[in-house]
Amino acid sequence: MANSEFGYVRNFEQPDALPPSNWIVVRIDGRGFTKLCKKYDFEKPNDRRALDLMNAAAVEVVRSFVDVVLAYGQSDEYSFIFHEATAIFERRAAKLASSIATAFTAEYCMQWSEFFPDQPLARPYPTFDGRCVCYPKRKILRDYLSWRQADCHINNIYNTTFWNMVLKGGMSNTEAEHALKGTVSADKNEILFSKFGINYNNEPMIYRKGTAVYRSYGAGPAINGVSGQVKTADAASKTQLEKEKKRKQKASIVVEHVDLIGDAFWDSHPYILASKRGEDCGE
Ligand SMILES: Nc1nc2c(ncn2[C@@H]2O[C@H](COP(=O)(O)OP(=O)(O)OP(=O)(O)O)[C@@H](O)[C@H]2O)c(=O)[nH]1
Ligand SMILES: [Mg+2]
Ligand SMILES: [Mg+2]
Repeated sequence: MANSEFGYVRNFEQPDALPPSNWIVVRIDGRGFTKLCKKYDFEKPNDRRALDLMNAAAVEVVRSFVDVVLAYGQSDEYSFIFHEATAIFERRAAKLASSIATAFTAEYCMQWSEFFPDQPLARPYPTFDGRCVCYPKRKILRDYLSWRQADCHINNIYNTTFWNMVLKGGMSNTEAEHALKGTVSADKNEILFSKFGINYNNEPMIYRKGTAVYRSYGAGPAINGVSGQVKTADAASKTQLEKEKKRKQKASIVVEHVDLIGDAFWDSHPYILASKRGEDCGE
């Protein structure tokens, strides 16, 4: 086929391999979910069923892509973090983004009826776009996750206050929007507490912090690694990589609503961002 007179058209394809030694984040986001949330009457400001469905879909994506070290989700988005040394799909950006977005979309649609038994899915079906971003340092990757989690907090405190003002306070959408203009988090905390008796810090963690999904290895050694062929001087042997892949497939997958901005989570899970076998795990 490659030798036919038509083979030259291949030269029009652009290479899109992402640079080595970078953490790769694939972020997927629901398309037109503002409309979709209205269509299926999602609860405001947070619909627990919708978030649980997002998390269930993310668990299956993490399960099938063993080089994902952590996934973080909130609202209609999820970020899947691939280990900096991953060799999956030769690190091709389009293949990575489209594979994750379609795997997520398939899971979301196939599991829909478990979470919304009374509302059959109808066209246009939910879909998710995907993009890849590379982060060359752990610190920047951590800042990326902090950025998404801070976004979750800012949107959630706004939405919680807004919908309390509208649904319990009897304000119109425009009135609530106007009243919240220029307010900071402390003001919204105060409004929630004084007008609606809500202590924001007691709101469920899933709404305030979003969701992290990662592998847990129980009491065994917590080491990270990658499943593909890694072309570095100290690359593990093929058998070791196969073993590593099997170990990851056996690991349990944790779904947690936890702070990712401070150091506590990372200090207690050093293997998640460990750079190679054995690092940070006392081996
Ligand atoms: N009511 C309700 N709305 C939600 C919930 N989760 C997400 N949303 C809405 O989903 C939308 C997500 O925002 P975006 O991703 O920026 O917007 P979008 O409409 O999906 O548009 P594109 O992503 O650009 O296609 C927002 O309008 C949120 O209010 C929920 O639990 N309940
Ligand atoms: Mg969206
Ligand atoms: Mg979004």
